[in-house]
Amino acid sequence: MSASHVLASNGIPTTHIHTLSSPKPKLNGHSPYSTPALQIINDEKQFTLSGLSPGSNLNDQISAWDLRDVGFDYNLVAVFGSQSTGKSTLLNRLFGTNFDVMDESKRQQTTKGIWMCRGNDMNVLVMDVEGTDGRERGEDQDFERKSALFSLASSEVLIVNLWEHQVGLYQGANMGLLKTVFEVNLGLFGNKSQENANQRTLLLFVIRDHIGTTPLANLQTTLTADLQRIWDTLSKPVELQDRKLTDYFDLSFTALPHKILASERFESDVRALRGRFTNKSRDDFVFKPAYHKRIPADGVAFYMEGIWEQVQSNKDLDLPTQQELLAQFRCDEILTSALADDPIEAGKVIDGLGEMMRSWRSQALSRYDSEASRYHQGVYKRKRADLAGTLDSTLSPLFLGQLKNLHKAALVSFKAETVAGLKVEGYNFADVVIKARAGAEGRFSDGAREAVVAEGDAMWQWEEELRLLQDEIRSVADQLRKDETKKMINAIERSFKKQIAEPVDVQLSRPTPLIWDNVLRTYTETLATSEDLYLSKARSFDCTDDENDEAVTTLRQRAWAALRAKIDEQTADTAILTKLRTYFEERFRYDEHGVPRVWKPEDDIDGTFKKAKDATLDLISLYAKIAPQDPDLAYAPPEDGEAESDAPGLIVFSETKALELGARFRREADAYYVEAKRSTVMGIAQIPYWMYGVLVVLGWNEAMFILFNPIYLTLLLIIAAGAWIIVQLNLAGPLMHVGGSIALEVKRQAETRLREHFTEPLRAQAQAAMENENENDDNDHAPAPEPRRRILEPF
Ligand SMILES: Nc1nc2c(ncn2[C@@H]2O[C@H](COP(=O)(O)OP(=O)(O)OP(=O)(O)O)[C@@H](O)[C@H]2O)c(=O)[nH]1
Repeated sequence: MSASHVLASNGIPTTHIHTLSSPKPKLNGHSPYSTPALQIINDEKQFTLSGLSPGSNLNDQISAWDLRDVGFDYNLVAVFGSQSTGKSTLLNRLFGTNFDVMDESKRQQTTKGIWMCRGNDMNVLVMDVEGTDGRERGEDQDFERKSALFSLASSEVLIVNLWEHQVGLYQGANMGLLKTVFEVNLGLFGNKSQENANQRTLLLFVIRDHIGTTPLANLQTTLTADLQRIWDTLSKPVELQDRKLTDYFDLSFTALPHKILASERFESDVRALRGRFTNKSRDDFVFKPAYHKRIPADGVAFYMEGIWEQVQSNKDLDLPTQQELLAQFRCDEILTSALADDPIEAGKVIDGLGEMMRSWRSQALSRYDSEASRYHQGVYKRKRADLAGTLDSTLSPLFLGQLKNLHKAALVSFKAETVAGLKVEGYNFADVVIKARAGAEGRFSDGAREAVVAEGDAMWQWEEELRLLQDEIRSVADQLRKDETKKMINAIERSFKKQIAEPVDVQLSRPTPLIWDNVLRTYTETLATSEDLYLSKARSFDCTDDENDEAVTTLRQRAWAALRAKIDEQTADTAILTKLRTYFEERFRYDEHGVPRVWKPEDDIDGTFKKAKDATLDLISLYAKIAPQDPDLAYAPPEDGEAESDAPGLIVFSETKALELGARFRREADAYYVEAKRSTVMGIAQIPYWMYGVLVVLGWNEAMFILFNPIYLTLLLIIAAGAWIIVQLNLAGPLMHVGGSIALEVKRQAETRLREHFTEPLRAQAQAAMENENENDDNDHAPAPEPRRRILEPF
């Protein structure tokens, strides 16, 4: 194939060399060269729809290709790839087209602009696109971006042609270009209408000169990952943020061996690939209905011209974005590496984060400036603002994270400082809190101010966070104050208990009519001191009046509860019975001088007993209710709030309890009574003197009998003589002593026997009488005279 672009004097290529040799294209021919190629976009970036000679514009050419009336029954395929990668060669083989192929010996760019040809014997419009990184165009990448975008937007299948060794290279594999193209494509044509919702484009990657050492699957993985990464980093329009690569593109991969080194396999593989374009019944047939643009064939020319206009007028493509991409790419890299170890997530405050972020930002921007400022000023500025926005939105989460961590740290340090301050002897709560608060808020503000990247921007505000912190500090301080107040009240309560314990004990065990006056006086005085103590301490706590009122009320309630506990302890059953017994004993068993009484029969046991018992029973009602005699001391227990005389808080024990105590006491008192009575019986139990007279009278006969009986008389005389001798020998003393002892012992034994015999029935009887009396609750305890009679009876 020879060089084919013959330029007219106006610089527009007039026709293809083959059309020169065959002016009227052969419409349905089967020869590979039967359909001439048309340059639809020349290298001056003009679309060849109008203003060209008849037969040389796309509209006419479509008619000439016999496609005008096919409606939707046609397909559009384009190729994309670096220059001289065998694109034209591939297309010619796949579609039987006759695009120019580079002359091997010259090695120069052949395809300029965009050419279109009808596939041989198939309703396929094939576009051969000028290779990217066009050497001939030098640094101007404008055309390659536009042509790539144009092919992507207009064709159903885009063949991405690349050498195997280009796979994995960012620039080499045109990834940067693809990114720009994707981005602009999304911006221009991405918003699909309802009916086009499922429409996609197939990207068919053809990997050329595939040696086979790296399996196609691996190459495919690499390419897919690259594309995915490109897609993820696209700056998408807001409404398309969540669109995925697969919403727009299907990916397909194939590889071809070296054309010259493995020419046979190359040819057969290409033939096989061709089958995917021609054989509709194949599963991998590439022209799926979803890819079709739904433009009738007769409108294709206008449609494509429209697309080209949109592409041409698009400002985003004007900028040589490679530099910008590089800048952004670098920014991303810098950011990613800076954020790699996720410093903010760790919940730690990063020292100097603001400084770091400011330098990342200015580095990224200045890199961009240095590389992109040479270009179109408007675009340069717009893109710069975009970049700044991207940088800010990347840095902003770091800033917010830093704020959160500063907040947390400040709160922790506030708590720690306050708690430590409260452990110092003689602390002043308000001072401790104020100092800790100032420290914490100061540290937060300093840290936050440091982290600000751009002063004055709403994105870098931290005052709101400070307010949140202040609120939290306030509530923590409140809680601490409440805890401290509670502790203080507990301490005061403890000391109150200690202070009242002894005086109240003493007062309660000395029953006088003024007992409650004394107890309440002790109570109110101690309570007043405690309240003063609280209020003087609370001053440093900055408590509100309400809180103080509440605390004092609590204190009063606890104090009253403490007093009641003390009173209850002292008036518990055994305690109160002991008190009653003592009181009774003092009156019954001791006289008014405190000397123990020894009852004599003539003593008024009954009267004394009654008096002492009544006085003691009166005590029960005295103890039953806290009722001072002095009305000034009348106390209203805090729970009730009203000074009601019958307030339950003042009742020590109930009426039923009082009755029960009375009964139990009476039983004890009766036992004392019985004991007293018994002691008089012991006094009576001496033998009266007249008994001796009775003895003489009754024993007279027996005495006479002894005197007049010689034996008894002799015995008597012997005893008398013996006695006389004893007296003479002065042995009377010892003998008398021995005899006295014996007599005494005998007497004692006899007495014991007698007492046992006579007093047992008496005791049983007294017991019975006593029980009987308790049942009747008879206060007039009249002792029966019977025991005395019975004691006398045996005598
Ligand atoms: N190694 C190798 N060379 C090829 C292959 N296909 C074509 N060539 C040669 O590569 C050169 C360029 O072929 P073209 O088909 O003109 O390449 P192109 O990509 O269309 O070139 P431009 O249109 O100028 O961008 C020609 O000499 C072809 O013979 C291939 O698969 N492998």
